[in-house]
Amino acid sequence: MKQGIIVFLNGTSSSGKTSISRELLNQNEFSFHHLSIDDFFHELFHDYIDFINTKCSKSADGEDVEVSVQIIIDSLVNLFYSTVKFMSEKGINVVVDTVNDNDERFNTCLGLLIDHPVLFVGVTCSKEELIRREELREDRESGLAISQYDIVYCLNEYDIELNTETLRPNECANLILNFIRSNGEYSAFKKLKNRSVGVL
Ligand SMILES: Nc1ncnc2c1ncn2[C@@H]1O[C@H](COP(=O)(O)OP(=O)(O)OP(=O)(O)O)[C@@H](O)[C@H]1O
Repeated sequence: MKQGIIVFLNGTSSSGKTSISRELLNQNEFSFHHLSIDDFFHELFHDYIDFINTKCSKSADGEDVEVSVQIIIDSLVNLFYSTVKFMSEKGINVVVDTVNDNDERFNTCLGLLIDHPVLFVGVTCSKEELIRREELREDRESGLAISQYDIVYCLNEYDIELNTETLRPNECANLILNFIRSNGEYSAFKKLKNRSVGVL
């Protein structure tokens, strides 16, 4: 079976990933399934942001709670990317909407998806615009995007880079669709696999 295309949107919070995903889902030429890490965690934990942000504390029996939480998150992130892989293997095209802010977890993702057609898309935006968007939104903690910025954008090898400050979501989606139609090579992910990284 032909593997489904994985459109992997890499950008901080508020960079415009969900808006682009929506446009990709709303066109009729290619069908896509949207896999968002936010939705994935939301279905498991009602207050998952609090859960993810659990700071170091001790449980009643003296266990380090933060360490336990990180172990669970690592496993869930692994499950998330395994789901992406499974769908691609079933021939389903997937839009992946997640924030890569941890090198070890991204390496897990690379390991799982390296033999799949991953179109790696940089969804970029200036810090000033991210701060402006965050102020307008009421559903994101102020400073979140900036706290992720340097880590997320150290992955600077893309098949396509889209600046959402100058391009509207539908224009970004059209550029992605043009790339898919052109049958160009998806090479960024393979190059990232060969980079030398330190664990963040
Ligand atoms: N290309 C764009 N031009 C102008 N505004 C945009 C653009 N893309 C997104 N926005 C605005 O930025 C805000 C965040 O967009 P969006 O939810 O798509 O970001 P996100 O990267 O998915 O964020 P998160 O990871 O926090 O869910 C929204 O208010 C949206 O309207």
